[in-house]
Amino acid sequence: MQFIKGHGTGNDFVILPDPDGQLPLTPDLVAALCDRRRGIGADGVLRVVRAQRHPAAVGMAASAEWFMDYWNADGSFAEMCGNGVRVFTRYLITAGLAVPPTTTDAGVSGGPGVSGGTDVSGGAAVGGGAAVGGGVGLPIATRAGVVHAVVRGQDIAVYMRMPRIGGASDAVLGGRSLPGTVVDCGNPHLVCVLPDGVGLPELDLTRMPVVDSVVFPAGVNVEFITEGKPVDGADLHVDMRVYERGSAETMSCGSGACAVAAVALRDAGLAAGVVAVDVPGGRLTITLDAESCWLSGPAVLVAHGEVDLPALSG
Ligand SMILES: N[C@@H](CCC[C@H](N)C(=O)O)C(=O)O
Repeated sequence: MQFIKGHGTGNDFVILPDPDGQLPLTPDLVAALCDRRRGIGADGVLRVVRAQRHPAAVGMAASAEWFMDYWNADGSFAEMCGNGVRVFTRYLITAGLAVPPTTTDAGVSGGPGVSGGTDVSGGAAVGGGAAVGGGVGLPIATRAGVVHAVVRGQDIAVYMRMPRIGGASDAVLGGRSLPGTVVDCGNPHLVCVLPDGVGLPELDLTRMPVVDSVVFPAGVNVEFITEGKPVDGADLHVDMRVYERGSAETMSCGSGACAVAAVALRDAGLAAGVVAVDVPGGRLTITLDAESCWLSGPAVLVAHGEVDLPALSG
């Protein structure tokens, strides 16, 4: 079985090209592939399959040729993976399977967030204000709907679903209760701003924080962040660590960074802005206004090869 390995700010994926949807992918096989000692090692698997050929995506086939069939490292599905979409797009480009527009193409130039600037006037041209993107950019089907990707220099930017801020809920970590905000990005998030005196490096994320299972019946990704501060080149800067549902602590989470940006802007009293989110694996830039959410950052392919399936399961 052919595979490619890639990452976006250290959030790493095994990519499995399967255009016709013929791979017998199972939770056990995904977990074995993602095993960092006995397998290839990754936070998740991205199966590359034509939307037409996958039951979960056939309804989106008129809008998107390709479906990102995302699985967490433990073999569970997730609705959305922002870094996954960016790495998936990098693969499609490299394999010659798609040609997404660059930010210098008509209609995308100066698009919100992609430039990292504050010009959001391209919003209508790029996204049209729809919840999940509106037509310019390479459409990618996900379990949370169709999103759109564009190339910006070395980076890939995705027009994501709008983060929806919900109520309050706590995460308990090492016996300490940390207040957080529920955010829906297609997948569930809980964003906790650390109180004064608690530093990100001291958090023990070797275990899942305890969360309210009534609020999160299907589990949740928990982001811990510093308070947003103004910074050169963006309206706000935050540092973030994340414990992901199905993958444990990862170096980065794109949908999590969008959730974080929404909370940081709200807490700063800003209706819109550019938020630089530093994760252990690098920097993601999120540009958010009332109608659009762009996630931008590097996406890199680092290896390719053949998986020996009998050895993997042996
Ligand atoms: N790292 C991803 C999110 C992957 C899915 C998540 N673990 C979940 O179960 O919702 C990202 O970049 O968004």
